[in-house]
Parts: sequence; C-alpha cells; structure tokens
Amino acid sequence: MLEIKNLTKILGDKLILRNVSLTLGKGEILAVVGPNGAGKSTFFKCTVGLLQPSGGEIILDGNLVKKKSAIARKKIGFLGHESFLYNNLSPLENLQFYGKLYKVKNLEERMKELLKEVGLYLFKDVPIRSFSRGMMQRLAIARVLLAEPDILMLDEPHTGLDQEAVQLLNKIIIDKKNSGTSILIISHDFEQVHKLADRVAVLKKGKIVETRELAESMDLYGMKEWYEKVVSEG
Ligand SMILES: Nc1ncnc2c1ncn2[C@@H]1O[C@H](COP(=O)(O)OP(=O)(O)OP(=O)(O)O)[C@@H](O)[C@H]1O
Repeated sequence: MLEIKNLTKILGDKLILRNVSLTLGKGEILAVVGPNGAGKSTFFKCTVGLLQPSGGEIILDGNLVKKKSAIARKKIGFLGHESFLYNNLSPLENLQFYGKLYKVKNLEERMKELLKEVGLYLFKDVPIRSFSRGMMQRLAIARVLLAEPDILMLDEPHTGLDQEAVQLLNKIIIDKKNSGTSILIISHDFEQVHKLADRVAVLKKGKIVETRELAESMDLYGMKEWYEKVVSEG
C-alpha cells in the first residue's frame, strides 16, 4: 500500500502543493483529476521521485520512501510525459537496456511477450526515431511493465493514443489491477477515468478538495456533474 501524507511543494515562491494526503490500496485504481495548473504533474513528479517534495512523507508498504530509494524504484513503475527511451535504439534494445538495469529475470522471453502485448513485435528491430507518438507511448508502457512493479503511476497515459491503443492500454490496466497491482492515474480524460477508476480525487489549487468512490450507479454524465460542482465550490 502507498500512503502519501501532507505532501507539500514550493516552487520559486509559490506553494504548488498544500498538504496533499492520499492512500492507494492494493489492486485499487485511483484517478487524480483537476483543472489546468492545479498541481497534478507536480504531485506526480514528487511521488515518483522526479522532484524533491518540500514537506510530507511517502510511505510504501510501511517504509518511508527516501529520495532515490532503490525499493521505490523497483516497486513503482511510472509513465510520465517523458518516455525515457533512446531514439537510436530499437524497441528490443531499449527494453534490453532497462531489463539489465532492473535485473529482470527471463529477460529475452519477457521482452518478446511485452512487445507482442503492446503490438510492436513487428517493429522490434527498427530504431524508434521514426516511431509515431502512439508507438512511442506503447513502447513506454512496455518499459514500465518490464520490471513488474507493484504500483503503477500514470500521468495522462491516454494522451495521443488512437482508439485501438486506448483499448489496449485499458486492458493492460485492468489486467494489472486484477492481479493486485495498485494504479494511480492522473488524467483529464473523464471517459477513461470513468471506465477505469475505483476512486476519484479532485485536486484544485494544490489541495485535494474531495475524493469519492465511483459507484456503479454513477454514470459518466453524473461523474462530470459532480466534478464541475466540486471544482466550482472547492
Ligand atoms: N518550475 C516551476 N516553477 C514555478 N512554478 C511552476 C513550475 N512548474 C510548474 N509551476 C506551476 O505550478 C502549478 C501547477 O503546475 P502543474 O503542471 O503541476 O499543473 P497540472 O495540474 O499538471 O496542469 P495541467 O492540467 O495543465 O497539466 C502551475 O501554476 C505552474 O505554473
């Protein structure tokens, strides 16, 4: 389980995150939504260790996560706005690089399996510099899954994907959830949030103003209406 307690972040002289506290349970999908500039990406970067928080704690399975923590790096897989892929390398070479870094077992088999899963097997030996945004994103997803993380953190994962790739990504997310992976998604895409999330948290001006379970009875329209109300009042 991941617990984020009183996370704050100051950038320049601006307080960007104000005591953000959230928990992510095993096998849970939590979506964080909010208006532009609310602090979602800053929150994401602080929780995955790309930015040093100004205050607060991140606790993973009862252990305090420190900066550049090896356990966090192994247990948390994250997909941010940067792909962390190497343009001159092919998909196989990229995965090989990360597979060795993370000491992935049965690497050859695992790489092929993943490239088939994300629909890039036919392109496995082609340098990725010619890839489209969607193909890059598919490979970035394969990279994240390579080390079989317990927690997946995804910042706007559906952006730039075509319908087929969206469905593929959603299938991967649901499969991972069903096998016990905890997943945090930052998103503007309400349709996907409604399809995937168990719980939604609204971040506004650096604060969590409300969280709620997405009961089956709440349709997409109802969720949007709730969000608009929370954002206008919060
Ligand atoms: N390096 C920085 N220095 C100062 N302020 C920053 C810096 N990076 C981001 N900000 C500010 O922090 C606030 C939150 O930005 P952030 O990118 O986290 O928001 P967001 O919710 O992800 O927005 P969006 O939905 O547009 O992606 C914004 O007001 C932004 O201008």
